[in-house]
Amino acid sequence: MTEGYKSTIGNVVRDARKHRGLTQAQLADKLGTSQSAVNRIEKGQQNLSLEMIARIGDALDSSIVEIGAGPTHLRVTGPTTLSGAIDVKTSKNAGVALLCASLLNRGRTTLRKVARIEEVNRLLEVLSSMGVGVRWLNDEGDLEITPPKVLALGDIDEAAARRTRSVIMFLGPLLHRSDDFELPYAGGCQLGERTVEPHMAALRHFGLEVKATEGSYHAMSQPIAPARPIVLTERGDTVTENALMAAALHPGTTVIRNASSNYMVQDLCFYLEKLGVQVDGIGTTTLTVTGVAEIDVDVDYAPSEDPIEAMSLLAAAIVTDSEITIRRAPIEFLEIELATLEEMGFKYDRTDEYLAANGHTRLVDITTRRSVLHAPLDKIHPLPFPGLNIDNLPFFAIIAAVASGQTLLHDWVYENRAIYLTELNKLGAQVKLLDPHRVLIDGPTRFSGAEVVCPPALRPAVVVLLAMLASKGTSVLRSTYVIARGYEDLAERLNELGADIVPFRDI
Ligand SMILES: CC(=O)N[C@H]1[C@@H](OP(=O)(O)OP(=O)(O)OC[C@H]2O[C@@H](n3ccc(=O)[nH]c3=O)[C@H](O)[C@@H]2O)O[C@H](CO)[C@@H](O)[C@@H]1O
Ligand SMILES: C=C(OP(=O)(O)O)C(=O)O
Repeated sequence: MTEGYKSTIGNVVRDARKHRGLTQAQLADKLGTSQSAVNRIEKGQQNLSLEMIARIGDALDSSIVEIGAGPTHLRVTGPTTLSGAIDVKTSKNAGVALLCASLLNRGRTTLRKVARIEEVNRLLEVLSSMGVGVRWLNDEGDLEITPPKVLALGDIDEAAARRTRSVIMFLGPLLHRSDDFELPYAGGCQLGERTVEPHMAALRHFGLEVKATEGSYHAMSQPIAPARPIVLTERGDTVTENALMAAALHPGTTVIRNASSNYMVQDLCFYLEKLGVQVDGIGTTTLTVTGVAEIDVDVDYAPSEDPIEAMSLLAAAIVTDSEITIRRAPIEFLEIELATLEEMGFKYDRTDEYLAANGHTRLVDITTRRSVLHAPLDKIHPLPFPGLNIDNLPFFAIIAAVASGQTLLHDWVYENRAIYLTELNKLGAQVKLLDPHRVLIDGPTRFSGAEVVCPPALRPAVVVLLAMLASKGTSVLRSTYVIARGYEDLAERLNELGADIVPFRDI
């Protein structure tokens, strides 16, 4: 964003604020930021994401700031070489799980450095509509959540709820707080049919029955003690989280088998421990939870860094053949990815391990080295943790595209995701869809700029954006909400590493 552009927006914001008779502090309150941040914005000294501009537009309810309307696009000029260092932010998936889990607690939950992403914003809208107090404490992303005595379950913001699949994780906590409630159908990325049956099967053990009615889930709850260990039929992340949350308020011991041990589940377990719930087996596939009937504590928790964002940054470095330092990478959840990359010829340095603010997750700083990559000998496929992360698979598409030889990616998980990887062909890649789950990628590729509409799925959309960084000439990526759903200010942060990405809207 150029200086001139920033001060023009700053002036528009100041005039609109004054027109509304608001002080800087009052506007800051509406935006969930600090007065000093508003002051910087008005002086043109603050880098602004388009999402923030949109929020300002909403907060000022002003036709003067119309920049908030319509989808966001990105204009990318390449090829780019990146340099410098970047911090990995905390994860979307722990963030959303913890927001849902805060409903277990009648006391105040403070979450540290929560990623300011659209998925979190949607959940905050839903929580607010239910009467939950939510407040950003500062520019660091510290977030305070205070549930009311009685949740206004009838007032749920349906529009916000329908834009995220994560509301499904309200079922676990809510089954203890209401005997009859409706939840709007869960939405999110278009990755093909994603079953919710495992959630229903797990929660039935606690006395929850859910009927799918017109456009919503009708939940009826008569809490009971699970009679035997709960065996999950899929090692899913959110289903494990739902079972954990249901178990947290059950005053007895629940055993969950075939549980996911993935990063967001571990963050949730550490938070539950702070609530006074005993969880044995964290990091394994058998969790033994001893819950309590009532939780009312003021608690502070700092979720760990996002392994998927770290992988995205690794892919950005590899595809642009750049040396960057990725600080605070949760190595614990990237080991298979890095081992696979090493087999492909990737070179990097890493620091000694240190602990994340949650006191548990192992982090390192990774410095990427320019490397000559070749296709791996075997196909690349994801598995539940400790396998190659399901959300990290798409990044191997662009990595394979710059490697010499043929790489087979097998995305057995999602029905509709592999097909989006063929969008890379618009930029000059050779990605052949063998069937709905397998793509064969020929490299190396000389990417060249093109106009692409974001595929309606988070990771494939980011993959296209990263390929644009390596593409010669100008590219346009249209409708990027899907990226903002899971990444905070990704374009701005890549620009700080030397990328040339300009957000724009069709005003
Ligand atoms: C908010 C959140 O945390 N979202 C993550 C979570 O979603 P979530 O837990 O909602 O994932 P789903 O339950 O939809 O599982 C994803 C897909 O994998 C299939 N499946 C999953 C596990 C398994 O052992 N067998 C199996 O077949 C499911 O049927 C589904 O088609 O987990 C997904 C898979 O890691 C990730 O992509 C999402 O980023
Ligand atoms: C599929 C993903 O997430 P969600 O469960 O939020 O759709 C993802 O993070 O890649």
